[in-house]
Amino acid sequence: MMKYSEDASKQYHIQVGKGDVGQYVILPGDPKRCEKIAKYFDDAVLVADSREFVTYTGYLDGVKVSVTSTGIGGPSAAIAMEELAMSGADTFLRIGTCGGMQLDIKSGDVVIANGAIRMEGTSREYAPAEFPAVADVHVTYALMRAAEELKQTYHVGIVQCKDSFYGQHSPERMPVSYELLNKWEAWKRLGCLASEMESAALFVIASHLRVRAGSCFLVMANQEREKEGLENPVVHDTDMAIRVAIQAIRKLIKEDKQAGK
Ligand SMILES: O=P(O)(O)O[C@H]1O[C@H](CO)[C@@H](O)[C@H]1O
Ligand SMILES: O=c1cc[nH]c(=O)[nH]1
Repeated sequence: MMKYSEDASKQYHIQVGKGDVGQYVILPGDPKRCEKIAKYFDDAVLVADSREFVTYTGYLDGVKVSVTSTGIGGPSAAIAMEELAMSGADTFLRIGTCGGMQLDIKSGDVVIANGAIRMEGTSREYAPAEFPAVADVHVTYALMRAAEELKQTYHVGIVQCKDSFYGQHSPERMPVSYELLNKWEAWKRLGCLASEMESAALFVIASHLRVRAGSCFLVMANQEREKEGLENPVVHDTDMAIRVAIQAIRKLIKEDKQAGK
């Protein structure tokens, strides 16, 4: 493959090289979330700040770990995962925000994705539509146990990924409203928990690269609860979801050590 980076030792977009990141990487969408996440690391240093990709590296229980923001959507999340994997990372935990879809998914809850609906474009450039976007079982189970230990209300299930945030929130004003509204109804009937934008691409690419990926999210709000006139405050504080991911990494570090990985 051609090398596009001016500094050949660094990956083109994320400006990270081999040794700059740990095996375990947390992937928030928002670059501003990186500093908040890095505060949970020991000896965190800012490694790179390039486009939407901000990277800090530090330690958890003596093991090197990193956080890299992906920006919004599959295309930039795919770049982050590809370039991080080329830099030595093999375990990815996305921590994001999402919108609840079932009536029992409330603002402030945490959703853990065990799979994602591929209603986005990026994963289609990796795998045929029949291929599922599935989270790694070890990462998912670590996230579940972490949420339990932290006494955080959580739900495990399928999330829906799309490319248009406003197609989710104002489907009726889109020229393809007939498709968006009908599919949203189908996802709800199939028990889909929440909507976000990156996990489908990350899960499919993780399968392709033979790396592990899982996701957990703060539920910011729920448009279905809003429609029913139920309580639906908008919550922005991602700290508990961050803590779930940090605790899950500690578990994976311990288990990987025991397994001699
Ligand atoms: O809060 P983050 O991680 O960015 O995640 C969610 O928020 C963004 C949309 O507002 C999308 O990236 C979506 O997946
Ligand atoms: O409703 C929401 C909230 C966060 N992110 C999304 O993609 N949708």
